[in-house]
Amino acid sequence: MSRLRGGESVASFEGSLVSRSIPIDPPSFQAVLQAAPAPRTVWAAPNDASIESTENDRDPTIVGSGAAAVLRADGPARFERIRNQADALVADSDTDTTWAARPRLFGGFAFHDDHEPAPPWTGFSGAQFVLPRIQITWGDDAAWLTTNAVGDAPALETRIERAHRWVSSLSATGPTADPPGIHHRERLTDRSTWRTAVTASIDRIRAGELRKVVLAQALRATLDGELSVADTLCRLRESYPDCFGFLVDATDGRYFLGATPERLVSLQGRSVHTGALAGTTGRGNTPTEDDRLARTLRESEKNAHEHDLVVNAIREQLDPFTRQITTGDRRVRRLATVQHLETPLSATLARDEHVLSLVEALHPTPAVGGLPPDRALTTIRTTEPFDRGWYAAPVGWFDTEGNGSFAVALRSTVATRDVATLFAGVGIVSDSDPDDEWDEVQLKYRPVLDALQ
Ligand SMILES: C=C(O[C@H]1C=CC=C(C(=O)O)[C@@H]1O)C(=O)O
Repeated sequence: MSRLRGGESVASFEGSLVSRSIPIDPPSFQAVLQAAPAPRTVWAAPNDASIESTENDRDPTIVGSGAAAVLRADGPARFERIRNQADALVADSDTDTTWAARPRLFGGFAFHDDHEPAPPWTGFSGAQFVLPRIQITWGDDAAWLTTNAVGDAPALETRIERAHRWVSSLSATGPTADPPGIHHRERLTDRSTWRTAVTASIDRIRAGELRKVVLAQALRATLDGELSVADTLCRLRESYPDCFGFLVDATDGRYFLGATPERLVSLQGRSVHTGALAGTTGRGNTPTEDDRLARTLRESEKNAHEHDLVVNAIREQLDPFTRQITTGDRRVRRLATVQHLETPLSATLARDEHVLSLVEALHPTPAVGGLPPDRALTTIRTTEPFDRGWYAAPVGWFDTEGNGSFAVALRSTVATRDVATLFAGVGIVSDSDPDDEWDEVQLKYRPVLDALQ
């Protein structure tokens, strides 16, 4: 239940955040997710040693259940408004938690400043963050149970005992239903409209009006059976263990979930990790073919250009905040269905900042928007025949001190129990080919489609 009163930018809470935590035997992720009362939130950290992190900032996997507070905001100032509400909530907070189990707010933002919560995005504000009543956190080899409340410390002691009994009673593995199956697919962008749109963007890039734009498609899948959010996320996590799994519950039977390979930014103290992910090829049927495709990707001038624009833009966007930025080596990131060019970047902040300031500065990177940003965003708005909603926008968490971790919500779907709408996009540069880009979009639908059928 939200304790938020008044307008969205005038946050006022009946008390401050209180939080208690205890170590627990690690329960089954799937069993917790299956049984947790709504609204549920999930942040499943990549299980990938190649993702840079320091000892302390290894991102944990967390399932949240219920809402001790909900923050919402709309419009271009939504980042700042969430920040103001969160500051009011955490002022004078009382927590006894360890670092890993600390209370976090989970949520994200709409892609466009002027987002309207119309179908399929009904219930999704311009920004929404939830402080869960119960948080289960899985670290490398330990787990914690955290209970959060606003201003009600005594009740927490009883609640944590009750929650502990509940978690301990869950069976080791949750039930796994078959995927729901898909009985009808409807493209919201047809092939000839796509060709026309991509060709028009290429013409504008060649005329010097744009440098890059990322255009997306949407696909509406009507499901055969009922969607199980828990099973779908578990399947995604199994196939994409080195991606960020996420779930946002709009609380009216609509969910936004996915497994994205793209980190937007993580901040711990003054240490920043981010990265550029742009430039794509498929997977081969054999290791030799895989390597050949990876080599062609690495050597492609078109992909190098598409990628470099992202690296340079991230460096520029971070520059005002940082003392020093390090650009790592470009590499090929191999996922189950595609291979991407990836460059890790790390930085040290010049002064203390809230992660939301970095999120606001970086969103949208040219991996999902384009350059120059304003023209690219207008092109996206006027070209795409659907609302991106939260697709390609920041999702993640922040804590009471302004640390946090955010990903770019790709390879995702907004779903009800019987319809899933999928989104996928591609970077268009001067020598893009509309048909190749069409094929690349289809590859990027695969993670969610495979988890649904
Ligand atoms: C916009 C998407 O991917 C971005 C991230 C990686 C590679 C991309 C590309 O090669 O076009 C895109 O920039 C998407 O998956 O919907």
